[in-house]
Amino acid sequence: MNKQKLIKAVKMILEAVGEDPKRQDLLETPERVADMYAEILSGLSADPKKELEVVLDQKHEEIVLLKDIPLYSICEHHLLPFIGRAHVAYIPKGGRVTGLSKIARVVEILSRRPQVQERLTTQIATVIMETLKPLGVMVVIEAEHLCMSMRGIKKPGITTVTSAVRGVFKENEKTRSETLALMKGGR
Ligand SMILES: Nc1nc2c(ncn2[C@@H]2O[C@H](COP(=O)(O)OP(=O)(O)OP(=O)(O)O)[C@@H](O)[C@H]2O)c(=O)[nH]1
Ligand SMILES: [Zn+2]
Repeated sequence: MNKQKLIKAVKMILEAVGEDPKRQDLLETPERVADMYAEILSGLSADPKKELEVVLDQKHEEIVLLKDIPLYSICEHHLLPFIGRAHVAYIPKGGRVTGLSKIARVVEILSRRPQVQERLTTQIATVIMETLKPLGVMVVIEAEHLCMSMRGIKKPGITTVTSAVRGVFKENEKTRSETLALMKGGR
């Protein structure tokens, strides 16, 4: 990421809104904001497929579900956060089971990019399908968009739910509803 360009851009925003970037308490703000963008958009320079190269070779051809993965992403329309939880289920095939943390890392990398919730949901499913080649994948994301809470329509508390369903989860209604029940369970 081009830190100097980010610093310049933040100074310009401060000037444009009528602030003085030379004001004592604002002196370090452009650099802080530049570092913040580098951190919250760090997924732009990472490859989520690499995370799934770790395969544990476990003979498990049943549901593996990570639920309530905390999610912070950036809406690409307003560059404001959308915040929520991701639930990711897959059914391994041929012993291709990945480390649990690797699924959360895929969510992390793809969410730390300018996103829309639908695309983020689809991308998580696609990366897992293409790399692990499981029997199926199901991804559900529930999130609140600050662009709808703190500006614009100003309706806090709306949860947007998106899903992406692949393979056996799409073909088999029983597997899909069992997984949905597991995703909702315990809350
Ligand atoms: N489908 C989808 N829409 C999103 C997402 N994040 C933000 N949006 C919407 O993107 C739209 C952008 O609409 P525009 O009319 O171009 O922008 P705007 O005038 O700022 O819209 P308002 O938010 O309605 O004030 C808005 O309706 C947002 O709610 C997302 O993840 N998925
Ligand atoms: Zn937005």
